[in-house]
Amino acid sequence: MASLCGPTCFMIPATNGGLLRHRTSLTTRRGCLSVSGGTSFFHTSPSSKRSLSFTCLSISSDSRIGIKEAVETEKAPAALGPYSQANKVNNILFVSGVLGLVPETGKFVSDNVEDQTEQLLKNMGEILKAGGASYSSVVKTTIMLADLKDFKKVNEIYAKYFPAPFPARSTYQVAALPLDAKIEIECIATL
Ligand SMILES: CC(=[NH2+])C(=O)[O-]
Repeated sequence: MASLCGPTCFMIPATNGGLLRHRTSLTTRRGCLSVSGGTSFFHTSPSSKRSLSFTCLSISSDSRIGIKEAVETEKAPAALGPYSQANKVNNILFVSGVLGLVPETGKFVSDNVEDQTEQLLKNMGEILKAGGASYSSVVKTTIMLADLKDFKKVNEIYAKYFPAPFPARSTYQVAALPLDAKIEIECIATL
């Protein structure tokens, strides 16, 4: 474990201080604080003038990376591998690629790209909600399609979920997707 020094101060809302006490582990790495079981807390820079009541961990760091907090919800499909459904870092939520799996069964809603798109966007909505964000706070998405011929069908469904101004977006046809999915979408939202 690297030594920590410097000016960054990590703050936890007083109301969440009790949550932290129940955590099983609290580890620090150079420029990064990891708390297992992750629930809402955040840090602020020394220049912040917030006047709310906080519990201050007074962790100093020589890095500006900040705290990384994993978001987890049972209302969206569990991660299929070594990744988090989403990670909060500072005021940004990074949502992993989401598939059209039904959370309760872990199976695709159907083989149909329209159904998978609807399901994955609902799943994404749950992850965004769990992370304190929403469709309207998404600033960037990446769509990965098994077949770019599905572009039009996907656009029609996608447009129902994201209000204008739409997120920036990139769309690709890829060689293959996990579990042979028809579509996967990842996103970045502001908090
Ligand atoms: C599905 C997914 N996000 C992954 O990385 O396997």
